[in-house]
Amino acid sequence: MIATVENAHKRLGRVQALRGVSLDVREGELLALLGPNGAGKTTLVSLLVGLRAPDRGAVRLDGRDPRLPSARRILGVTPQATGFPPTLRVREVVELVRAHYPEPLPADELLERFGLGGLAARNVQALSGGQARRLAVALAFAGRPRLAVLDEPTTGLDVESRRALWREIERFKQGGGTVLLTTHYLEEAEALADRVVVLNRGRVVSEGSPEAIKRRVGLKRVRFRAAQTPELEGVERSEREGDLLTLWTADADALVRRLVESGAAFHDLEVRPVSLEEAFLAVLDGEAKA
Ligand SMILES: Nc1ncnc2c1ncn2[C@@H]1O[C@H](COP(=O)(O)OP(=O)(O)OP(=O)(O)O)[C@@H](O)[C@H]1O
Repeated sequence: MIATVENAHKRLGRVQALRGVSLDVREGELLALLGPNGAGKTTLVSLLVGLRAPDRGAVRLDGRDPRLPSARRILGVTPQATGFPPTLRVREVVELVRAHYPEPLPADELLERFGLGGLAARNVQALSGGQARRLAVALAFAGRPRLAVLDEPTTGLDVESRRALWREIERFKQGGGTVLLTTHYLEEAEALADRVVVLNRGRVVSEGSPEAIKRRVGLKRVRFRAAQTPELEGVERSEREGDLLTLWTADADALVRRLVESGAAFHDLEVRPVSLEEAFLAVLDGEAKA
């Protein structure tokens, strides 16, 4: 286990941000931390990277207290809010971070990998939002860390930059690296994660591989076109967009039989498992009703 959190509680001002969270990060995996705004993801990350200590519970990084600078040496971190020293150029920021590590990646290689090759001499204040984000993510990899902690790495990136970053993350993993990432893009977690932990209101509410979470939610998506919405039993949730009707159900076979028996006119029928995003919404929906 490269990092562990055991029954962590953390209060921030008047907010109980974490209420007994336990989590393991296994060597070599990509673990995605998901949850709605305010769920406690950033707070949990701040415990793991030693920025804060839990009020109760234990946090270990490579078996040690992450508040020790020597324990943090295995880490590469992308901050969520990007604040670079304003007078520096891109290459200087990279050099500044590289200087903290015994065997950093060559600066040019790092810049190339993260699509910053042409921007090395640019003042950091003159970067676009997406370029600054790419630089922040690149810095997490500068020291060849064992564990890269990426808090919302692709927020604000265009599709191409996001895919390029996914490739770099995969490459890091293939080289034996471990990744903990938070994201609001469920599609990103589905593409990259070996394991997902869903937080809600300071607690872990679901945990497993994306496949396992989808299976556990146990819903299928049935979609077809119809002018009228037929009354059908066994529908958990439905949505209509023009004549396109989407139904979520635990038993798609039974639902389709009922649809045919109802005599309703429909076409373009499609049945498929839910996406991770749909499963995530179903988990949170279940929580809200509990
Ligand atoms: N410095 C602080 N003082 C008081 N409350 C805070 C502080 N930082 C965070 N909180 C509160 O703690 C809770 C958890 O916040 P946190 O930033 O961990 O959530 P998150 O899951 O990362 O959210 P987001 O997806 O919006 O980034 C929220 O209710 C937030 O308002």
